[in-house]
Parts: sequence; structure tokens; C-alpha cells
Amino acid sequence: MSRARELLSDPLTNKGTAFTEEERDRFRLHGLLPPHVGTLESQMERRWRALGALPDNFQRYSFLRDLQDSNEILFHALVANNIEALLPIVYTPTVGEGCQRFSEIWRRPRGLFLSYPNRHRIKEMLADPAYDRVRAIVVSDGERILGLGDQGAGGMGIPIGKLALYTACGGFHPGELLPILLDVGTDNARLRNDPLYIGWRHERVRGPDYDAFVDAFVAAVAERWPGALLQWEDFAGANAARLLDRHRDQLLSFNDDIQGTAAVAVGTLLSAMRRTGRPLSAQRILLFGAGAAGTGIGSLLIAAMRAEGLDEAAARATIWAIDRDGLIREGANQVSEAARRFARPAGEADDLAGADLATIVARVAPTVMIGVSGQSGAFTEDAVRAMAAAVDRPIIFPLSNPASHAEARPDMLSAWTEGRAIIGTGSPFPPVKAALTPVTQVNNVYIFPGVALGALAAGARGVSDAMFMASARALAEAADGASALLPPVTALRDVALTVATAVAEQAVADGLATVATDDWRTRIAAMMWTPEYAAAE
Ligand SMILES: NC(=O)c1ccc[n+]([C@@H]2O[C@H](COP(=O)([O-])OP(=O)(O)OC[C@H]3O[C@@H](n4cnc5c(N)ncnc54)[C@H](O)[C@@H]3O)[C@@H](O)[C@H]2O)c1
Ligand SMILES: O=C(O)C[C@H](O)C(=O)O
Ligand SMILES: [Mg+2]
Repeated sequence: MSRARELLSDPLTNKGTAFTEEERDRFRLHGLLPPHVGTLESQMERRWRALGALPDNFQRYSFLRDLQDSNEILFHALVANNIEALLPIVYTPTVGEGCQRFSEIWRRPRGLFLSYPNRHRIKEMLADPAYDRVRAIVVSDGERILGLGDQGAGGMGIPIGKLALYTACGGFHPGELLPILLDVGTDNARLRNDPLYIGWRHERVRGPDYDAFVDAFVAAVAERWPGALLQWEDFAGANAARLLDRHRDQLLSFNDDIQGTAAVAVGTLLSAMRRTGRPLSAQRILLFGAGAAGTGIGSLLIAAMRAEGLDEAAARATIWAIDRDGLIREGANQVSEAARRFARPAGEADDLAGADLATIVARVAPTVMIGVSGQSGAFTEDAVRAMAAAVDRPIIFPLSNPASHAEARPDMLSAWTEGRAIIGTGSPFPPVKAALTPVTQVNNVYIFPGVALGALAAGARGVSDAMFMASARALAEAADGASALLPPVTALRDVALTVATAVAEQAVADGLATVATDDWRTRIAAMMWTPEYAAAE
């Protein structure tokens, strides 16, 4: 292929009409391009208008995915300059539909699909020199995509979306990032029967075969990119915690749904506490959904309360956890080991066996209620009214994504509590006029870009729980002075820098850093890339 065609077909080098006259001379681009020489700004304007003319957000998602695959710098410039409008498209909620309809809009390859039948070729598939610069990976097996369940190979939309935010918020150059989908089949029969499905048509591989496949993948990553960071994303409950524990000493890695979610939830609560003056240890916290996110939040809450001086038992006593079969009570439920940590002592709440949420709320009078169950409408009017009857400013976080799976809509929560509820949602919702405190988007996007950036900047040998606690505290501090509980999404890049600084400092304190500096903020800020064209070579 001619160099001219290479430059135009690689999304990292393509500049479309913005190639200069000198570049057109040197690389024989004349004729392949129309005569007009454009700028990044004029190109953004053209794309922005085209986006505005599309009928819905799914079409905009599809349009932006095509743009990313043809001109990556322009894609990132557009996202960075319009983060508030485009975050709900490249990320939750629209990315959910993007995963469900991934096969329908498949055009060009992005990232790596490592499928089970190719398990003997993992090394070969990672070897492409195009990946020599990779520093960070987001990987999923597509089994728990937001609250939408098993999306098989279509789950690739999530690593792609998360990494778009590594660039938009964390200032990573897109050439350093690699989305990976481990295609071990799908138990979603609709996908397997869809003639357009792009993935491996097979039931999910499980058990020792699955573990051996992930083991081989982890070993190959560690060998190919020593020191790179890997973010585990949207693995189903049982695998999420297990894979993290199994591999966190082998790779610089964290699980976003467990640890990133915990940090954003705790950071937002700390921000709320700074306003109300009532410490975490004086709250009664109801966790609705005790899966990856719920147990992660519960564990970090306990760590935060222990730092406030409570012992483990006293910290645990502030938390009531509910899963599929109701309030988790000692010896009474079929739940994971991680969830059992939050069981209420035997005998304490036998009367709540089989009770619905409203009954549990009436009895416990929680001051905080957090939903991470993926169950739309689970925060019923009765439950919310019962909470508001007992507490002046109930803190209610329906965190499940996408918006269609949120435990409640903020306008309803506000109506049922006469505007008193302090509301945080996982996905963005329209503003609620009646809410006394503005509704806040409480999403791990406030954490993961900064954690990755800080850990890599420090050359960390691991990502410790203390680093997540540090990120939560830094986030709460960054929210000082904001009208909502967190800074607006337009400040996400600055938030990532603040979080990264705290994470790098904590890496030093934990003895995990291999890099030293007395000014982390300046050092990290200098590492952050802004989307702009480089000279062609
Ligand atoms: N806002 C954020 O940043 C954020 C971060 C992570 C996860 N989430 C959302 O949280 C949800 C859960 O994610 P996860 O990773 O914990 O998934 P998961 O599958 O590990 O956990 C979900 C838990 O909810 C429980 N559950 C299901 N139905 C229930 C019901 N009717 N009542 C009570 N519990 C019920 C399940 O048994 C399971 O334990 C998803 O919708 C996800 O999008 C949001
Ligand atoms: O992807 C998100 O928006 C947050 C979170 O990681 C989730 O799985 O819901
Ligand atoms: Mg996730």
C-alpha cells in the first residue's frame, strides 16, 4: 500500500482534510483529498452539525464509532470539547444499546477479540507491532454488561467506551490503549441465533477451561507489556472478585466494578457528609444488590469507618445488605462469601425474613440507600416514602446502569420526598427542578481514569485498596464548593488529575512506587495528552 493510503487508512494518522500542503506534496496525497485544507476546528464543526442532524442517540453512537475508526484524533477532540453532550453517547446509557446492537453496526476492527477457539494463538494475536506502545488495557468477557446481562462479543463496546474516557479524562494517547474482549461464547440465545452475530456461537465456557483461558491471557499480557495496567470490566458477579484476587499480584490491575465503583460511591458519600456534618459512622446504610459493586462499596465503607475509629463489628453494624432473596442474615441466604460479610447477626432481624424493601426500610430507617442491583424500579414509592418519613435528607443512589435499569428515576425520588432526597444516579438524567440538592451522576468514570493514570505515573507495582481510599477522599475534596455532590462532568479531566495525584502519593506511601518526585501533580499534568494533530511522517 502506498504511504499516502496508509496515512489515510490508519485512524491514528489520518487527518482528512487537515493534511497540510507540504504533507500533501511529500506523501502524494493530492487527488486523494479534495483541495480544501481544513483545520481540526472546522472538522469538529462539520461533524457536530452532522451529529445534530441524526435522529437519535444510537445513530449518534454509531456515527461516533465510525469517526473513531477513521480519524481518532478528530473523534477525541470532538468528545473532549463536548464532554457533557457526548458522554451519554460514547458511555452510559447509549453504550448499552451499542453493545446490544454491536453486530448490527460492526464495520472495522478495533481492539482484540480473543476467542476461545483461538486460545493457542493468544501470543500471536498480541504480537502485532501496532500494539508496541500499549500501556493500558480494558478487558471484558461480556457476561455482565451494565445491567443488561450477557452481550457476548458485543460487550466489546464497554472496553472501547471506557478507553475513550481514558483519553478524554485521563489524557492517555489513544495509541497507548487497547480494548480486549475475551470471547468465551455467550449464554444469550438471541445472540447465538442471530445470523449477524459477530462472536463465537457457543455456550459460555466455564469452570477450569475458562480459568485456564484467562490464565493464559494474563500470562501473555504480562510478558508482552510488562508494567502495563489492566482494568477488569463487566465480568459477572462470581468471576469479577475471583479473577481480581487470582491475578492482582501478577499484573498491575484493578476491577472497576468492584473497586472503582466503591471509590466513587464512598467519595460521593464523604462529600455529602461534609455538608451534613454527620460522619459515615453515624449513618445507617442500606445496600440494595450485593454483587460485585455492592460488596465492593460495603468493603470500602468499612475501611473508611475504621479510619474514623470504629472497629470492624461496629462498622459492619451500620450496613444492611439486600440481595435477590431479601435481607442478608447469618446462615439464611444463598449469597457469595463476599456478601456474607454483611450478614446481619442471627436472631437480630428474623422478622424481616422474606420482607419487601418498604418493610425493611420502615424497620431500619436507613439514612443512605444505594442501588446496585440492575433492577429497574426496585426503589418503590412505599420504600422511598418510608425512608423520607424517618429521615430529613435521605441520601438515595440508584446507581444501576443504563438509565433503563436504574432502581428509580430521580424525578420520582424527588417527588416522593418533597425535594428533600439527595440523589445520585449511575447514568445521566435530566435535571430535577424540585430537588433541593442537584442530582449528581455517581459513576466510576470519576475514578478509573485517574487511578490508571496515577498508578502508571508512579510505576506502581500494584494497585492497593488504600489507593482507592485515597482516590475517594481526593474526589470528596474536589467536590468542595460544587453545588452538586461531585464536580460537573465538564471537570472530569481535572478530577482525573486530582485523583491520579492522590493515587501516586498513596503508591509512594504504600512502598509500591518505582518513580519518585516531590510534585506529582505537575509531573502527571505534563504527561496528559490533548487531542491535536501531529506532523505526518
Ligand atoms: N454507577 C456506577 O458507577 C456503577 C458501577 C458498577 C456497577 N453499576 C451497576 O450496578 C449494577 C450491578 O453491577 P454488579 O457488577 O454489582 O453486578 P452483579 O451481577 O455482580 O451484582 C448484582 C447483584 O444484584 C442482585 N440482585 C438481582 N436482583 C435483585 C433484586 N431483585 N433485589 C436485590 N438484589 C438483586 C444479584 O443477585 C447480584 O448479587 C449494574 O446495573 C451496573 O450497571 C454501576
Ligand atoms: O459503565 C458504567 O457506566 C459504570 C459501571 O462500570 C457499570 O458497569 O455500570
Ligand atoms: Mg462496569
